[in-house]
Amino acid sequence: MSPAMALNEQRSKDDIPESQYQKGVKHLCEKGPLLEVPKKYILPACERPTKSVEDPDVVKPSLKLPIIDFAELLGPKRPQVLQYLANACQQYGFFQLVNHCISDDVMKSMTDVCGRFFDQSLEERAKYMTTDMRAPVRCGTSFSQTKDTVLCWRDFLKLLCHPLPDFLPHWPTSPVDFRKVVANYAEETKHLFLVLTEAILESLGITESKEELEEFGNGSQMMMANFYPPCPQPDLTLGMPPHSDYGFLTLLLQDDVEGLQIQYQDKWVTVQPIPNAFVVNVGDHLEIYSNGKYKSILHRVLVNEAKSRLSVASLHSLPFNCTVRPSPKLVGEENPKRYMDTDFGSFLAYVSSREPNKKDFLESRKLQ
Ligand SMILES: O=C(O)CCC(=O)C(=O)O
Ligand SMILES: [Fe+2]
Repeated sequence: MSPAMALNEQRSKDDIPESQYQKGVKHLCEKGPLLEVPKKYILPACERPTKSVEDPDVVKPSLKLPIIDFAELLGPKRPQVLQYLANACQQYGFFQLVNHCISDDVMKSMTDVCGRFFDQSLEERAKYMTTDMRAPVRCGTSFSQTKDTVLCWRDFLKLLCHPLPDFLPHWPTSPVDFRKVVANYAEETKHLFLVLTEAILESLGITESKEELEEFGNGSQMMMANFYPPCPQPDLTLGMPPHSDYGFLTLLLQDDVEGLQIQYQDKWVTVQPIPNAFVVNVGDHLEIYSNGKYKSILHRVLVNEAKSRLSVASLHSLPFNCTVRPSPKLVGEENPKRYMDTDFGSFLAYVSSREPNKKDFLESRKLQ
């Protein structure tokens, strides 16, 4: 038996102490070659990503998401693009955004600096490890670190971003260019979110007043950098379990390694990365705000044997102290209110009482 196999045999018995798992999956992989996925990451058979071909849920190969051309949205073709945007949010809950105003350089610097953050030693990353969900900076692992019975093959860095000057002093100082690059990226994505939100409201037939749009401007922004190391048995585990995003809109930047899958017509389909495009998805707040017209869709992340993968989700919500409800402009006799009013407090109470897995929170807000 080779030394590596001997090591793995020993490690696969899962004598890995609990405290090691909490340091993250990257750390686990660096401690020695893992030829098998430790038991702690193995999903029950029915939740694993690959299923037999007889299974009706069998994965469709890949899906071409609707592509929204941002430049066209701002030009004379706006009415047609708004129609296309409405279809995308209704039928897929997801679209790819190309020709947006954020330069390739800014996008590249962002994935690059986040990659370098995860490349650092455990000691450096451990400075930000906490299980406090409200911390302005949090390095962690899995999905819901303290609650997951089966862990996910993912490490993350979560940063609160808005209002920026308040949070900046909490952000990592290493790599040295981290704060500068991420602050610039956060500002540019916030601006893009606002222009996109205006278009989304218009596509719903709502022309918001200046004050209402300002509310979105004052809303929260959170950045989630996800790192998925290569995995020796990717069929047994997931990078992220099926979930929908809490919030209004998510702007996702991913590297060129595929992994994101969305649920489409009851099947899991893979989203093909397009260089420098954003994958944009409807969050729970927008589903509620649109009174169910636009859909917050379940998505999950596969890992693979050969390559690590990096993604950065910029999650935009209304201000935390604000009540989210179906827009009164969309509710009437013909279209009764389908969701109860909800606030951030009720969301937090919900996630601390149950596993925030699947679309449960949104289901719990439905009125019928
Ligand atoms: O890594 C991805 O592609 C998706 C990440 C995601 O769903 C999230 O951060 O909420
Ligand atoms: Fe997500």
